[in-house]
Amino acid sequence: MTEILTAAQMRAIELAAIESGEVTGLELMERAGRGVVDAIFDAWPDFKTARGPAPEPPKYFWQDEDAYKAIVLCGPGNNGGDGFVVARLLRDAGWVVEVFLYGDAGQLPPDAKTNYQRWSEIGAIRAFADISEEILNGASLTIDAIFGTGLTRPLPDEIGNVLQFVSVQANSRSKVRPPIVAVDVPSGIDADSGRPISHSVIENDEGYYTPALTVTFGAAKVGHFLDTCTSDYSCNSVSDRRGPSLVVKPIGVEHRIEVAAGNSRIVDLFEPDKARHIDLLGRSSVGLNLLFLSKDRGGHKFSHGHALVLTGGFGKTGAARLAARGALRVGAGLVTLGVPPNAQMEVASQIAGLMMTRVQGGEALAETLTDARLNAVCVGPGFGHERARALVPVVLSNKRATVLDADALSAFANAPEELFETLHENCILTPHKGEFARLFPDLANRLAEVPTRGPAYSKVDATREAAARAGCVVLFKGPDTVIAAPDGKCSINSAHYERSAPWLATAGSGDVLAGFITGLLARGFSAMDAAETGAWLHVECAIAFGPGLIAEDLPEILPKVFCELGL
Ligand SMILES: NC(=O)C1=CN([C@@H]2O[C@H](COP(=O)(O)OP(=O)(O)OC[C@H]3O[C@@H](n4cnc5c(N)ncnc54)[C@H](O)[C@@H]3O)[C@@H](O)[C@H]2O)[C@@H](O)CC1
Ligand SMILES: [K+]
Repeated sequence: MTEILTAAQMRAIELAAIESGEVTGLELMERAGRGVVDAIFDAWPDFKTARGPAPEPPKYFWQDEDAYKAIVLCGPGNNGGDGFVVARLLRDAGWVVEVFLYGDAGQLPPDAKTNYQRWSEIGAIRAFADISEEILNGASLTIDAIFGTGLTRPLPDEIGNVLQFVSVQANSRSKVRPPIVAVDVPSGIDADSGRPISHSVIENDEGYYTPALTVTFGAAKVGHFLDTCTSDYSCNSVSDRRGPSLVVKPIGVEHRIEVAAGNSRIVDLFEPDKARHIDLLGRSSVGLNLLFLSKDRGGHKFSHGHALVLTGGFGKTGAARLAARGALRVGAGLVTLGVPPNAQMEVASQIAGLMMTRVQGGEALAETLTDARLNAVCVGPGFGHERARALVPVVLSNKRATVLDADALSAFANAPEELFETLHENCILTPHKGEFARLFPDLANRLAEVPTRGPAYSKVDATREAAARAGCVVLFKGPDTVIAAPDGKCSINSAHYERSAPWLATAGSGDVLAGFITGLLARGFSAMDAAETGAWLHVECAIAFGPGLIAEDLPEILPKVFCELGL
């Protein structure tokens, strides 16, 4: 896992580094600008050869130019300061650079002003109003250094119009224009929530603009993995297949983020009284409880747990069967489907490796659960509201580790408190957006409000509040899945950038996720570990399978993922 930061945490780290005397703000800005230029050259190696032949493709390069041209848009704060550094370094590398400044140069903060002056000695600075189609023509890149972590208010129209102009061009499928590189954060997006502040003139029919490349410093920010910031729409991405890229460049303050292994997290440095840190379940599996995924050589099937997956009635058992298959593949020793009599034939004819028991009503379920070896339960996929209202209380009163998904959540839309009262610490709720809104309508409404100030209310905030209210782990699904425990522990399972997995948006994929988590609970994982590991494996399976994925493929590709993890 990687720790990701809020804007306030990043500011505190930079301030601490500057105040300690180990680095100046000006030096940090130089490193940031250098990081952006390095990242550009890594992403587009052809750009390193300043006056070389035109690269093939990209199409946005005009063949008759003999130098690359960058448009650098600078804002009124230190993000703009980074922009002046980028402009100077690109010019040093032989580029033609056109710089535009929003606002009054006299009001720039000191380090940004120094870099403004350095640029003024070698190049012109023009106003945003001067940006035109003509100027964009022939440019290889647009650098967005307007706002970074300091955005607090809605964008002024003047900036919105410019961003719309350059981004619509960059994202247009008909006109292929210079891709945009965002410095730290795409301007207009709040770094904590990933959401645009206020109405945004940059939003067009195809959504907010997506930079081909975002280069951030020290550590990624929470908002990079949430909401609009993760929109996949981009035409001129670094790699068309993978979509937009996010690169984190070190600026020499990283030792303050992870001073040493263990308890030296940023939270302990700056917010010691709160368990507030946020982990990213990213490309690396480090920090996940994967060691325990290996099976004990001396173990037998009962030593790996026994999961009970409850099914709906006739014609509705597919979802639970998918979940059961997931639980079995993830390594539960035994998986039993709890089936009402009218669905027995349907289930019996379609399962292999799974067991089946008859579970009609609450009494039968209570009787089934007298078997203490059944140590994890999955309830909800394809279950039906009526059956859920009758059986969920029985499941919960038996205090087994339990995953509540789909109908087990929606069935309580009219009385969520009734559900919350019976939940316990070994439960996991796995709502998607609609189910979340049914159980936590006030939080969903807050999340739906258009933010007018930064930091905006985020999916992380909503999931944490939901977990505290429910008294158990909540896994709020989406491409930006957020997992939170009642004590505030929180992680984001990112399916973005190099972990982009669009094929995961397929019917039944959530059922398999519920099954993975149930299987891990059966194997003895804690609720938070099971949710994090299950969600992470789910995305890994989608990536391993690739295009054409359907839900049935997810459990079947899991052995390959395990093999690659060295289990
Ligand atoms: N603090 C540091 O030492 C470093 C900061 N760096 C850069 O500095 C950025 C943060 O700098 P700042 O804190 O100056 O923040 P920004 O540069 O993001 O913007 C802050 C400025 O914009 C104004 N502002 C905010 N929202 C506005 C709006 N909607 N309309 C008009 N004006 C608005 C603020 O009043 C302030 O003047 C980072 O994102 C990063 O790019 C890097 O240079 C690394 C070092
Ligand atoms: K920016």
